[in-house]
Amino acid sequence: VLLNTTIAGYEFDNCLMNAAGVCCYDHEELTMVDQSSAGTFVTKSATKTSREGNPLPRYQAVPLGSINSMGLPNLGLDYYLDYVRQLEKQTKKTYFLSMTGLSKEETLEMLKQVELSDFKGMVELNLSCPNVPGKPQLAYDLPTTENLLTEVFAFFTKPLGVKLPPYFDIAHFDAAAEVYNKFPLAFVNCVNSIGNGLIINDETVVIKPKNGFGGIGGDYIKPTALANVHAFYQRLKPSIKIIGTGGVKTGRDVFEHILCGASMVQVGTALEKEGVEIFARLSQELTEIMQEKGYQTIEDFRGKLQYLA
Ligand SMILES: O=C(O)c1[nH]c(=O)[nH]c(=O)c1I
Repeated sequence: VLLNTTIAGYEFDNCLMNAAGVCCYDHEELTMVDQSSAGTFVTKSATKTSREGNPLPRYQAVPLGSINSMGLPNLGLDYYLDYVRQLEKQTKKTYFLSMTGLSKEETLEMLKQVELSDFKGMVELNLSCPNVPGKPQLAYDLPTTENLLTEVFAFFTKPLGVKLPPYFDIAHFDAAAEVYNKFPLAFVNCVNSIGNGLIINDETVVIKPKNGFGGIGGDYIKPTALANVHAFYQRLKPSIKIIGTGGVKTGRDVFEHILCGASMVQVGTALEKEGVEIFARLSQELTEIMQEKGYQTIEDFRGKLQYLA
């Protein structure tokens, strides 16, 4: 049984990796993922310059998942770009660089810098951060998203995918897929946290920013994540691969994301709780499921979700 996968012609020896924002803030965390069983890593979404992010407490784990309103704390694009370029000199691995500008100009400026660099990996353009006060989740505004992607692909030639928020309406799946199908995207990553949830302890919110409103991850969001993975798998041209993110904590969850069409599966909340050894456990559990079912590679069952007649 092999757990390798391919996206935009880039091979990964394992179809598991971290979700942006988790275990990817600095060299130390990125190295832990890089040296784990994960096939690769994605960096914390970067802005042009480093950011403190929102006031603490801004993350809270709970039995069924997590809530966060981090507010895009990161060490700035140069920190992540320099680190990944240095790693690329030592290994053949393809890494993901996540970024999101707080304006179209900032996003284009960062992508121009990446385009001019000798970065060999893939960009995950985050169109779905729910926690920057005053900034809506961009991918809920399809005209603005289409406009941005048009300007991006006017000059950007390296592999690039987008991190999407969850959509909840079939009409939105249709409209969003119509936009994304217009562009040479390497992938879409479904889904980011479900924005602006609220978790309460006794009579009080559990995080400080935004009166306790934050992105929800974990068990709460798996059905939504699987639906978004499958909806885009059904609608997008085959050249646009799907990365599945949301609610993964067992090999069975990984199996389901792939069954829905995912070519790569990211782990967020459960990685935050368990640490990077989760990648070996998930790989083992997925391997056992595949052996039981007689699947040799993930292509034997990717996207093969069965419907009821
Ligand atoms: O608050 C954050 O930093 C954050 N939190 C999320 O749950 N998703 C995101 O894309 C981001 I940029």
